[in-house]
Amino acid sequence: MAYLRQVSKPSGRRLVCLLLSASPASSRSFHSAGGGSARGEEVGWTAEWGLGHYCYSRQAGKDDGVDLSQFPTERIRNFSIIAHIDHGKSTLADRLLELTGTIKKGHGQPQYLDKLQVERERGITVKAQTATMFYKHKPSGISAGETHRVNDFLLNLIDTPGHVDFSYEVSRSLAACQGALLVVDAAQGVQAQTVANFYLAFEFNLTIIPVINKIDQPTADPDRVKAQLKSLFDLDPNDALLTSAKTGQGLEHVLPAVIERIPSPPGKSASPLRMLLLDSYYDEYKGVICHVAVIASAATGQVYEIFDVGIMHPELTPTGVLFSGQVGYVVSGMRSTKEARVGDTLHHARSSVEPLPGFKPAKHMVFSGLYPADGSDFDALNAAIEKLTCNDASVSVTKETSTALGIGFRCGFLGLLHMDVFHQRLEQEYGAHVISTVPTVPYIFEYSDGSKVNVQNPASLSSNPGKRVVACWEPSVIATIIIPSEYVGAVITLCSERRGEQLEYSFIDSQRVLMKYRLPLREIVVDFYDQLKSITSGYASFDYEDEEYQASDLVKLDVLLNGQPVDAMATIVHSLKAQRIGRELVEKLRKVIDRQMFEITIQAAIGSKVVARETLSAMRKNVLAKCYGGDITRKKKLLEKQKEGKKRMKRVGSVDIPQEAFHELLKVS
Ligand SMILES: Nc1nc2c(ncn2[C@@H]2O[C@H](COP(=O)(O)OP(=O)(O)OP(=O)(O)O)[C@@H](O)[C@H]2O)c(=O)[nH]1
Repeated sequence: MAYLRQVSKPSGRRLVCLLLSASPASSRSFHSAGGGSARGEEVGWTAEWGLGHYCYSRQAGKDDGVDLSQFPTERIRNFSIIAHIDHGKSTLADRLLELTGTIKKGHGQPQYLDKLQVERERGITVKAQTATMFYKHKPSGISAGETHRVNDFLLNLIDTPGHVDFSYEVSRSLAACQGALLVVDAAQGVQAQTVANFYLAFEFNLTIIPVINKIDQPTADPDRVKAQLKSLFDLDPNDALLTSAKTGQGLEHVLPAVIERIPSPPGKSASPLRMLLLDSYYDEYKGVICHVAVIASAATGQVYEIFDVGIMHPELTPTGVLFSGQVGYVVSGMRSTKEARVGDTLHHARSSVEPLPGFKPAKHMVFSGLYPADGSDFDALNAAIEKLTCNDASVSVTKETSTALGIGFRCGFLGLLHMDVFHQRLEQEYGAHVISTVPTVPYIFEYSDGSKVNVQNPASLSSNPGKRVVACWEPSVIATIIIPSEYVGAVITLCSERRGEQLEYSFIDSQRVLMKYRLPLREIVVDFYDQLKSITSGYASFDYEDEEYQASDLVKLDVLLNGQPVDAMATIVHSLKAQRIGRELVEKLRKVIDRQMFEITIQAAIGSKVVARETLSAMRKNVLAKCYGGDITRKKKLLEKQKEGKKRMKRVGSVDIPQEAFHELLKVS
């Protein structure tokens, strides 16, 4: 059970309080220290208890200039923008924010909602972002005298990522919406993530408004796209809006369509308050900030600790209140980011509510070890990961120890791009320097003693002869590939090299083919998409969903440096590919490891059988160069030191391995 209590404003870096979650999984209680009503205290609660059905921190509207009380649910619309990567979601979001005056035209920062440095650098959206807009809607066909029919609407827009690795973000966003703008590039037409995102929105029962964007392009063919939308999704071609987010053409029809076609959010004033925790992040000064959707509310009690609620307009804008159906943020006294569990249900302390369905747990496709580049930075890395996972709930984190790298973490990601972005954010937002180990997909192994284990770290595979591996399974995916028909042959060859099984082959129009393949996840996770793009001159689009595990013939491939296995470099591969991968691994390592004062042998081995070997010769550093002949004692000392250096390195089996070496290993598949 959780409580809401009003307390004084936070000062300095103190963590601020929040409206708390109380899912069945969390039985932590947050009692009011003082108890009783907090009415009229420092932040001035004068709203009448029990009358509203909302979440508030202080008197609605008065302090903050934005009065949400004039927006009953009938005048609220919550919608997402979904699309294949690069079809123009963020640009369209910019234009809508400008059109409603939420941001200034020519604000000088394209893709306004792509706020992270990593998003700006890579030109992709990785985090869904919410913005609230106010819009005066004039129903079509009203006469000049009917001004009473012109109403202000509150529109919550959620811009979502397009890349398959971030579809978890998309599904969370859709849970807070009643409708979605399905944006399709007028020249490229329907692509793999258009299909995936359409079905996500369809599963959530959302009203889908097709938006054919980029109609300004010379190769735009909106009629072809309309036909695809009809044949693939049974969407009425007459419902499609034609826009150019670049020139502004057609944009005036978008918000009226949102208002007229998308239903208002449900919100029963008699029900107790329930808020779905959509997202959260850690603010240095305010502590944990949660993005929430108010589903229904009843101000029945006084014991939540809450400092501030508001909307993203487009930045944090305090409103003092959030009503049923609205999407906003809550600043509270959560002490730890772990308490802000995305998908949780937040509610008033004194009402007992059924938790909302929440979200499906994220399915981790790739695991990798993360270690501080400098072992002594473990605590700093720990703190950075904790804060970042507050904003990226889809990453799983457990502690692990590696003989090569010390104490670190085993993290689960939704894909390699997700893993990359997580690293980059750790470095850019928290200044953490990390070494990551070779990523692996999660396998299942059965041992001769009958036990079955889920292996997320190849190093953990038993080498005990009494516990032999008797069977193994690897995860597979169903991949959707859309390509112009002239590339079919090349794509079929690539998929069979990757152990794929064709499941479907159909034309989506006269020039484009949609193929479905069952593929082992291991085969697509590293460079499949790059290969696919390169053999189709960039025209292929690709998406996948996870499938069942398939029985497979897998072996553990160890990397040995000077005879010592480096646990952080072990990998699990298909037995037929083990030798080739082993050869590529050692070759790559030879190129990236610097020559050292002693010879280094680099080997790849399956059990005790070495399948590939390279030697990196010693760098014969002339330590005597500066001893101009004379001093024999000094000469001896230096030679001893060099020998000692060699011995020490060999003795501990320690070779300086640059971070780059781990990166290079990623590229071998
Ligand atoms: N010609 C033209 N270009 C557009 C239009 N809309 C967007 N673009 C361009 O298309 C590119 C991708 O646009 P974004 O808005 O970043 O696409 P997105 O769908 O948000 O991309 P992700 O978030 O990475 O999935 C950018 O270079 C935009 O300037 C349009 O209507 N016409």
